[in-house]
Amino acid sequence: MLTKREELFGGTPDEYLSHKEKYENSTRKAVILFSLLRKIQEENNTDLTNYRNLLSGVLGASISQDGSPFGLHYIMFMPVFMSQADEEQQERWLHRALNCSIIGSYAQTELGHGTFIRGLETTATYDPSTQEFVLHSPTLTSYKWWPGGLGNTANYCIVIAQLYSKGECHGIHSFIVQVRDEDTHMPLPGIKVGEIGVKMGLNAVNNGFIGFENVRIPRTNMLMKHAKILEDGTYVKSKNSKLIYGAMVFVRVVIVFDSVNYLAKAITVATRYSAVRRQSQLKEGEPERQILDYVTQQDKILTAIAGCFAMKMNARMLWDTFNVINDQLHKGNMERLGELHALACCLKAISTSDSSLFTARCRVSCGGHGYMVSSTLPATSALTTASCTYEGDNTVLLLQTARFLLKTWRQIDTGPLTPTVEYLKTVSAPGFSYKWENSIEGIIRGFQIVSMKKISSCLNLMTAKVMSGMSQADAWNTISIQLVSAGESHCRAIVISTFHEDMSKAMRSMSASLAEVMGQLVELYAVYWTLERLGDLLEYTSISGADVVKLRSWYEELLRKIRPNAVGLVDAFDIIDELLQSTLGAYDGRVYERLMEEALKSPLNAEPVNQSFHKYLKPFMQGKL
Ligand SMILES: CCCCCCCCC/C=C/C(=O)SCCNC(=O)CCNC(=O)[C@H](O)C(C)(C)COP(=O)(O)OP(=O)(O)OC[C@H]1O[C@@H](n2cnc3c(N)ncnc32)[C@H](O)[C@@H]1OP(=O)(O)O
Ligand SMILES: Cc1cc2nc3c(=O)[nH]c(=O)nc-3n(C[C@H](O)[C@H](O)[C@H](O)COP(=O)(O)OP(=O)(O)OC[C@H]3O[C@@H](n4cnc5c(N)ncnc54)[C@H](O)[C@@H]3O)c2cc1C
Repeated sequence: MLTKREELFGGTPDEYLSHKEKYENSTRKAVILFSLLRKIQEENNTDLTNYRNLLSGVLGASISQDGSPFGLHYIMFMPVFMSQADEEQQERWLHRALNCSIIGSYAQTELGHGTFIRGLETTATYDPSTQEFVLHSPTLTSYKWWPGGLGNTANYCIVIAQLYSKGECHGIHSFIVQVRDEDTHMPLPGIKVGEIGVKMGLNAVNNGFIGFENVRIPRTNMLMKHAKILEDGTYVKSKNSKLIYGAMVFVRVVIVFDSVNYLAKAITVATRYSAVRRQSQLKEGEPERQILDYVTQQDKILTAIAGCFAMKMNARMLWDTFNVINDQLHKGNMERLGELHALACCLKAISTSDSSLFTARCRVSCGGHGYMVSSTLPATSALTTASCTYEGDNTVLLLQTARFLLKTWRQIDTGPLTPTVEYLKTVSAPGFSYKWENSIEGIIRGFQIVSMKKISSCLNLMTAKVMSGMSQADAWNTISIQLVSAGESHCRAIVISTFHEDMSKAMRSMSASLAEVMGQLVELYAVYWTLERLGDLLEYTSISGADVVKLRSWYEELLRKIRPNAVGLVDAFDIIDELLQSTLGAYDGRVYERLMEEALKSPLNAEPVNQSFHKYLKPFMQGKL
């Protein structure tokens, strides 16, 4: 009798399964895992607050590096329901979703539109004579494309469609739609649903497509917590049309935590492997060195460790900010919605692009063995690059942050600013003077000044172009590279200052030796990004060449100091081998034995001579083909 653990983690490695077998195997494993999660839910009353903890359980324990066919049910279907459905609808469906007696997906993106959601083509036309909506996909490009779990798993999904009533279009709204019969799982009449095919990664997520041929759903299937359609077809506006976007903000907050989890996996593997792997002699006649002793290796890996701790603290700040503002939204106070959206956008963009960058570095830092699927690094790399796209393409999200920053800068003298942007007032106040200094505080100030000056310069450029006769939209597009850069600088200033402030608070309750190491990580993160963004700092601050020379030696000194604690730092992530799923990163360090064990699982090693020899090779080599 297999234990739960063996059931979950045993069997043929996914990499040797077909696309179809991989899906079936991941569904089998998901059912085991989510039955356990269902028990956790039954023990706690799951609302949005502890929902995120439950969700991080889902994400953190995503047992397959290829994701899970149930992921979207937890990541979007339920959160959207909790934020967009009214009491009666929650009464009707939420409990069934929470105990997984229905499995849902979230269908917003279409073949023809992902970013520009006001351009979505799926329609939901209200028919007052039957009090129903008619859902329709008018074109091929209007087919929903990408929704996770939709291919073969979900029997319900939330569909985002253009709402029409009394001949008028009211823009995009959310609808819950039953996709498959709850008993037979057959697609319901008028519904064409399927799976979109093999992707670069996340091939267990079961991303699907769906098209509607005049499918009728009851009026009460429109999620009506914010906007409503009355029985006679009267449209009742939401207090704020952007509340429908609320779920995307929540998921972006979750994704920041997620990007930390993925990066923690990659650096655990790369760090442990770099401690085991010996290669080359540093000095003639000496034994070969651990590759972690090479400063270039430390440059690749220790900065990733610092980045992981930095983003973890920023994920927590974002979650706390989300909770505060979400409470205000529930009380009808929309004042900080724009700030939350801008913060979630830039942190999602920077956390995922950093995670993707550092994961790719971890992959190459492990040489050939890092290219083995059994190392888990290729799959983690494929995962992190996907996160730069899903839940909003990073470029587009940084432009959203820039839009908010320019709006804030226009109003800089009209009153107090909200917390995440009040530094703009400080560093632009008359009489504010600043001389570069090689210290954490000096670096944070420097990044804040760079951000402020970029925002100010973008606004001046926009104004000048519009004054010269260019349209607002063309001016925006012309300087959009600088707008993205302003959004990134603003975010980096926030990440470094949050890391420094929150870690300083945490260090007060640490032992002196632990506090020392944590302080070194903060410094390493700050100095690394200072060296990475030297161009900006030379353009906008008084940093000098001499300062840069000192920064470089400060950086090398920090690498030397952190090196002895590198393995301890990643062990602190405490990722069990079954979740790490890596021949290079296993806790016991038996890298070579594990590489060989995994190789022997290849079906090509089941027999000494593969049948292709007799069918193809032999006749070929004998000149008979
Ligand atoms: C196990 C595996 C693990 C995997 C774990 C994760 C699995 C992931 C599953 C993936 C799911 C998905 O991808 S679901 C699909 C995700 N799709 C997206 O994120 C689409 C991205 N696109 C958008 O969000 C929008 O199109 C956007 C780019 C913001 C432009 O929208 P608009 O044109 O309506 O907005 P704009 O005209 O630019 O701005 C109008 C105003 O709206 C405001 N606004 C815009 N979006 C807002 C928002 N979300 N919240 C608040 N306010 C918002 C702006 O600040 C402006 O305010 P003012 O300045 O005051 O006017
Ligand atoms: C693994 C994965 C899972 C997903 N899961 C889901 C899901 O469950 N449900 C769902 O609804 N969707 C899902 N998506 C879809 C995802 O939300 C979209 O891919 C994403 O929003 C980007 O849209 P797009 O693919 O149309 O890219 P596009 O918007 O076409 O972007 C392509 C390029 O155009 C640029 N661009 C687009 N608009 C602008 C602009 N205004 N200014 C400047 N540049 C611009 C982008 O920067 C990018 O470089 C998933 C995607 C992936 C990869």
